[in-house]
Amino acid sequence: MERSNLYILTETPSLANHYIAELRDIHVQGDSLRFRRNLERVGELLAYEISKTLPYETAQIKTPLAETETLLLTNQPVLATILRAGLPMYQGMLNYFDKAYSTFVGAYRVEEENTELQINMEYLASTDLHDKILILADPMLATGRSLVKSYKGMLRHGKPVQVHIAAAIASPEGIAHIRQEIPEAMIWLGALDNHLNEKSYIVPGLGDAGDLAFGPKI
Ligand SMILES: O=P(O)(O)OC[C@H]1O[C@H](OP(=O)(O)OP(=O)(O)O)[C@H](O)[C@@H]1O
Ligand SMILES: O=c1cc[nH]c(=O)[nH]1
Ligand SMILES: [Mg+2]
Repeated sequence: MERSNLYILTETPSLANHYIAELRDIHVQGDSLRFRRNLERVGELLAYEISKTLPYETAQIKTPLAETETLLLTNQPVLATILRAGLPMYQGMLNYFDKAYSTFVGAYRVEEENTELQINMEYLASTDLHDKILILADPMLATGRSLVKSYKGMLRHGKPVQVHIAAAIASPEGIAHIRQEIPEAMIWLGALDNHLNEKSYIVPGLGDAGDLAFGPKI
C-alpha cells in the first residue's frame, strides 16, 4: 500500500486501539451507546491529528494579567458527513472543531442480491465550500462509492482548497477508489483492514455501522 497522504491511528500503540477493538467486538457491540461513543472518540482523535496539519496564525489574547501571543486556526474547516452512520463520528469532530460549519449528505448503499451495488443520494445540505478546508467523515470506507458520490455532489457548493477524508475502518479497495477519484484528498483512518467480501463489507471490519449505532434498517 502506497503510504503517501495516508495516516492510520492504530499503527501507534494508544487508547485508540481499545476504541476500535470495542467497535469490532461482537461481545461489546450490543451496547449501542458505547458503539456510538467509540465512533465519536475516533472522530475526536482524528480531528486532533488533522488539526496538527492545518494553517495557523499568531493572535493576541488578553488574560486577566497580561496580553500574550497564541496560535489560532487561520480558517475554520467545514465538517461533512454522510447520514446515517456518519453522525457519531461527525459529532466527535464537531466536539473538537467546535466553531466549524457543517455539510450533510443523505446517501446509502442499496444492497440487493445479484445486482451491482448502487448508491442512492437523496439529500444534500451544504454551507459554502469555495476555498474551504473540507473534512468528510464516514466510519466505513468500503468500496468508497458513497464518499466519492457525496463529495462530487458537494462540489456544486464550491471547490474546497483542501480535502480530508476520515474513516474509522477502511479497505484497500476503498482507498484505491478514493485515490483514483479524489487524488488531492488526505486520508485519515482508525484502521486499515484486509479486503471486501462478496457483499462489499469490510473484513474483518465490524459489520454494519449504521445498524449497530441506530438499529436495523427495514
Ligand atoms: O464505501 P461504500 O461501499 O460506499 O460503503 C460505505 C457506506 O456504507 C455505510 O452506510 P450505509 O449505506 O450502510 O447507510 P447507513 O448509514 O444508513 O447505514 C457507511 O456509513 C458508508 O456511508
Ligand atoms: O463493512 C461495511 C461496509 C459498508 N457499510 C458498513 O457499515 N460496513
Ligand atoms: Mg448501513
